[in-house]
Amino acid sequence: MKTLRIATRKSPLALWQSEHVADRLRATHPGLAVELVPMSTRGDEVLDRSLAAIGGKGLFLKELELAMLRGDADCAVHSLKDVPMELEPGFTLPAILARADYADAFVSNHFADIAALPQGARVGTSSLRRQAQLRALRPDLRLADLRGNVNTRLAKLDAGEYDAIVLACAGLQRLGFDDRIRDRLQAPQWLPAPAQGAVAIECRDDDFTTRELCARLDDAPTRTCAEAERAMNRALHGSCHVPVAAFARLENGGLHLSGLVGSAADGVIVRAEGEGRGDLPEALGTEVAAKLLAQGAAELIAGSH
Ligand SMILES: NCc1[nH]cc(CCC(=O)O)c1CC(=O)O
Repeated sequence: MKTLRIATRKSPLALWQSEHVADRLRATHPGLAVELVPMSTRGDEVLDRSLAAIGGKGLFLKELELAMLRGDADCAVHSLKDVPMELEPGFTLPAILARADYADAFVSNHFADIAALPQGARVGTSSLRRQAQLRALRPDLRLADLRGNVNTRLAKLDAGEYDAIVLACAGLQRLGFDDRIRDRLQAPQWLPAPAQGAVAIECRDDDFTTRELCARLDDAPTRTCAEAERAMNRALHGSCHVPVAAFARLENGGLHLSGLVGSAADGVIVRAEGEGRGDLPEALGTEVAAKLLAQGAAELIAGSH
């Protein structure tokens, strides 16, 4: 292979992640040329309607997958939490990179944490998962939609549109905004999106050259945890625009998974946990999903659409 071409979205975070993968590939395979192919996706262009209304988060992948099918790119780099639970047939994830900070961040110019927010404070987030957890802690808050890339969201906070916003720590850290993190919202009390903080490479199933080159960047513990979290999410519904949160960790060879499903409308939350074998992450994900379903998770998810 002369040059490995990485299809990427054009947001600052997507470009950072793709540059990071390119650097890692160059370091791992001396002599390999790697270049980015930045592309617009429908998910980036349509900002006036909700993601769910225009077909869900898979929209961010579609154009990149078409580029790989046309032969204009060899692979694509994604935040794994934005990758649908069922990959498009014909595609695979040859590498899931070591997870960065998994936690959500509380970001505010005036308040130190959620508890410090005044009665009725305005908090920006379009994530149903974040809204449900905020409602559960503070039913008095006024939750407001907040879309756009990380830089846009920070600009809206600074313009005074919100008292606080919630973002992923990983995205803030990658873009050099560590100092904006006022509080890390940590497990097991506050749970992230399944696979939050992990970057994945996608390529065609039948492209063995690319699969082999990328597989060297795979981090087995991160893949195990992400598989448990994603299996839980898959067993619950299949989409990613629902109030579902999950966090897995490996401890002494065992795998631990915490999950929750909530309602953004009224802050009702059900939680479940499980312990399983590190070599059977999907079984653990399915088991924790079954515990959530037994507590009414399906009704909460159905009520969120
Ligand atoms: N939904 C957008 C998105 N996808 C991945 C990240 C952050 C990086 C990561 O979680 O890996 C973000 C921004 C955010 O949620 O604040």
